[in-house]
Amino acid sequence: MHNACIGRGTIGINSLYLINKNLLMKVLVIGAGNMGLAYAKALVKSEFLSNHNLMISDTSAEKTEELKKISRFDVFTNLSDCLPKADIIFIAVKPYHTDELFEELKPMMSPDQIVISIMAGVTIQSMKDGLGITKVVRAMPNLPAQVGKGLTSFTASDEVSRLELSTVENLLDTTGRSVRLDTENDVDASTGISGSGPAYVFYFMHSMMEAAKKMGFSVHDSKVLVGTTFEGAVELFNKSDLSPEGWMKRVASKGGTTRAALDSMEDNNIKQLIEDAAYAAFNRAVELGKES
Ligand SMILES: NC(=O)C1=CN([C@@H]2O[C@H](COP(=O)(O)OP(=O)(O)OC[C@H]3O[C@@H](n4cnc5c(N)ncnc54)[C@H](O)[C@@H]3O)[C@@H](O)[C@H]2O)C=CC1
Ligand SMILES: O=C(O)[C@@H]1CCC=N1
Repeated sequence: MHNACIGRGTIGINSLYLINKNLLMKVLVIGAGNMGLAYAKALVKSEFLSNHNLMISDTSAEKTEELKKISRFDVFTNLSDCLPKADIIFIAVKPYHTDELFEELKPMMSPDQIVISIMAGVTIQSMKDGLGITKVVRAMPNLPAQVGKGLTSFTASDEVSRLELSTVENLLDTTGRSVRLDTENDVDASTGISGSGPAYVFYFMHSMMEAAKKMGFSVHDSKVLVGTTFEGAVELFNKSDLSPEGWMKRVASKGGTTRAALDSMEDNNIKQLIEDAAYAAFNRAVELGKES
């Protein structure tokens, strides 16, 4: 059983103290890729950081030059120019870049700094050892963070105080919702559901678009048919307490077209195959942790 505490991305009265405090702190995002940039953009848009309290760093000169032209935050190529100024550091590079990154960071880290890693599988202990610090948050976001509809699960080392955790939660909630979990194993499990999950949805969408094209629809029309169907179904699901099975029953008439499709899925064991896929991602996250 996974215990979770879900943040809704709203600001309560008790958060006012945190907002004022947050305005004074500096955040550094390392890695300006899909996820790092999603966080950086959400953070500058939020009321939690004032201008120029958000720094971003990437080893790709091409990326940093591009970012300098468009961004409202401070862009760096050298970590030595920004790391010492940061209170909170998001690490958003690929897990296989950790060794070289940690080697560079370790001599510059200070014990007060809080690291939030969004890297799949990289354990809290390996970050404590690799960076020589104790305040570590291990988070697993997902790609809809780019449009403010992300889900970030997270857990933290014991050395992160309750107040610091609230600050972290507020920062994570700028990209959508967050779920605080008890253990790193829970974070690995959530990787198999929400972290990697958007790709499973895209897989399903792709398959439906391929079927639509085979039936003679143009690419444009296939996209509209599939995209609108997903959007509508998700809205129905989110706006009621009805289970997915309940909704399936509302679509399927006895002896009708939907029943034919659902029977075909059952005969082909699609449910089991999706469960296997989610477990494959979960197990891979655990495996990455052993490698880290
Ligand atoms: N893409 C996704 O849907 C999700 C990704 N993640 C995690 O987020 C992390 C980043 O993934 P993406 O954003 O998709 O990767 P990405 O490849 O788009 O971005 C990584 C960025 O890090 C930069 N980088 C590499 N080494 C660096 C260093 N030493 N210093 C500064 N920058 C450096 C690269 O130039 C690149 O711009 C991964 O660890 C992944 O496990 C987590 C949840 C979802
Ligand atoms: O595929 C990956 O490893 C990352 C983690 C979750 C989504 N993307």
